[in-house]
Amino acid sequence: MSFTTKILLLGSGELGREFVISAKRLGAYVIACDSYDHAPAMQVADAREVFSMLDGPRLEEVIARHKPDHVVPEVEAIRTEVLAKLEGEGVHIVPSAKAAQLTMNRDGIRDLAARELGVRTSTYDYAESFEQVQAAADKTGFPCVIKPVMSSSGKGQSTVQDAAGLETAWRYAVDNMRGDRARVIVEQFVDFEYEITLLTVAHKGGVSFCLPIGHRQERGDYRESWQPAAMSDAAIAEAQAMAKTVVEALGGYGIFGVEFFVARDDEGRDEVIFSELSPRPHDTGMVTLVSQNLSEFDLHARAIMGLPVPEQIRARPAASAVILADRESEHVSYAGLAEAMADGADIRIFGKPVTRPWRRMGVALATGGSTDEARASAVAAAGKVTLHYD
Ligand SMILES: Nc1ncnc2c1ncn2[C@@H]1O[C@H](COP(=O)(O)OP(=O)(O)OP(=O)(O)O)[C@@H](O)[C@H]1O
Ligand SMILES: NCC(=O)N[C@@H]1O[C@H](COP(=O)([O-])[O-])[C@@H](O)[C@H]1O
Ligand SMILES: [Mg+2]
Repeated sequence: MSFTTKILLLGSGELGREFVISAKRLGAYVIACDSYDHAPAMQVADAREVFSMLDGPRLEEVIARHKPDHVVPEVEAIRTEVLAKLEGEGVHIVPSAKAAQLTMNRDGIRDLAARELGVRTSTYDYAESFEQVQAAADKTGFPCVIKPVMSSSGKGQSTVQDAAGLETAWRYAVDNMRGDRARVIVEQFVDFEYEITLLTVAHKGGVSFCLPIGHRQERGDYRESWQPAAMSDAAIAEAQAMAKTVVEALGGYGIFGVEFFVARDDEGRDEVIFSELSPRPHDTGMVTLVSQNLSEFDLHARAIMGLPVPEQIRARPAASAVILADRESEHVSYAGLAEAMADGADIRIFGKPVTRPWRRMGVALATGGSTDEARASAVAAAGKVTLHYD
């Protein structure tokens, strides 16, 4: 066998799949892991392993058996204590075991940013019982947002308008959390003007930034994203400085999706508020598949492999819009691809073997003369793809 490097990917969803394609273009051998078989990244990888990455001994055994040059986390359901131990024994964890550990749970990254690094965030507190939820909401006021500390893509998240809604939100968070720790974050609701993802690449030559990506979320999950997001130079500079501070504190090389809210203060000035970050490609960053000459997946692969990353990463106006399932099924097929592509948009179907209500099954990508044009085009294309369940 001949390859440039060996990568073990922990998580094999749509983001992992594009990463595998980028890494394989650079000659990597990739083993894709996830808790279910035929996951999107497994379909394009050299080898696969199906097991729960929350199972510490299993995770350790798989890493020991494959002896990868790089272990690349892709999801937020990994026993990260194992990664920390293995890093101590010389295994390269991307971007670093500290980053994987602190971002696996919301409390780790939030405390690092707000308490240790002094980065501006919304007011928040944690709770492990309904009584603690009430105490935390006294601190944040209403509306507030309640989320399990271990979850992603909006799972278990709800916005609470008044004290009467707290118990339902607490139960919903506990019932929909990942992992085994009943702990939630209660956050002040930020009445933002817009929100962005700032893709930040830490690499051998320093730190580079992509142009900000705007996005629209529903039920805590992304529906549309576009790049470049209209944002003042001052707000971009502030977001970049905050991103650099947090990313450097986490350490290691790779791409980070740093999420910010931009609100207006009482004097009408932009106020940039750090929300959270992923130490890996970000779902809203799928737009870079068509906006940038190097996508977020290419940049991640380059940074990990110690290859050059440009200082300036340009982008043409582009947008993405998601294609979601609406029910449970093990037999899904797709129609309307030709219609969706007729006006120049592109479609990615992830090939997930099973559907669930709201599960992301594909994405439409489009460019345009402006981001508004690209958004309209991506949304129209996504709407033409239909899922058939039988
Ligand atoms: N405090 C808040 N105030 C206002 N809106 C919020 C707040 N927290 C979250 N949201 C909204 O919910 C979305 C999802 O929240 P968040 O990013 O914390 O969840 P997530 O489950 O980690 O999502 P993902 O994994 O997709 O990034 C945000 O992008 C934002 O639109
Ligand atoms: N916001 C995080 C995110 O978008 N993660 C992406 O979704 C996959 C899980 O999808 P699934 O829940 O449909 O299996 C993950 O594997 C990753 O690619
Ligand atoms: Mg988020």
